[in-house]
Amino acid sequence: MRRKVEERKKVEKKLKETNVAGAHTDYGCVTLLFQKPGESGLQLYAPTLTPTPSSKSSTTSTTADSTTTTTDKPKSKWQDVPYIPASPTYAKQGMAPPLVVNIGDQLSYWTNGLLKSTLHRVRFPQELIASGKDRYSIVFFAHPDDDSVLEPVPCKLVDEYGKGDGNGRGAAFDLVKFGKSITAREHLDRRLAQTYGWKY
Ligand SMILES: O=C(O)CCC(=O)C(=O)O
Ligand SMILES: [Fe+2]
Repeated sequence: MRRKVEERKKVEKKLKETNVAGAHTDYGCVTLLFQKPGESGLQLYAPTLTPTPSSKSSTTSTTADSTTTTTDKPKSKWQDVPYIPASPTYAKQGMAPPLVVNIGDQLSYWTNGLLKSTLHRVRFPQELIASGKDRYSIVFFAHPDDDSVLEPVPCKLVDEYGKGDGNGRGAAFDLVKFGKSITAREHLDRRLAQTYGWKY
């Protein structure tokens, strides 16, 4: 009996330590994330800010936590997004801490991939597991109206980026391919179909 209880506890602990939200990008334009003090947990899959030693060869290694590729490019790995408190001046006035702003797929599409939607996930923070507390966050997903037409954002940088190599999935590419721009609703349906394997 005792062994059973211990095993159950082990399973529960493992469950809690796994992702609360698996790796994904958000579908909309921007996401605003409101966090509570000490309740971090958001992680980004992004190039590290520290320089990577240069190497001619390219090797890939996968662990439970990250897939890293050693090339001349900066390495991407899962990184914690720290909770940043309000500055003392603002905190004194009872103001909220800074928001985390994530770029979503629609903004990425709209800018021909110049702005990147961030691959992220949520882990249950160790400190909260230890203290038996819950984690709360408020997430605001900003989407354009369904009938907004996702024409490439009229901007020189976006225009030039759309002509570059390997960016063939943005608004400029589709405009050339289909002869018209898609709406925000069509873009959302496309992303939902990719996620859930829907067929039209
Ligand atoms: O709770 C968080 O920190 C983020 C949640 C999230 O990524 C989402 O709901 O899309
Ligand atoms: Fe998200």
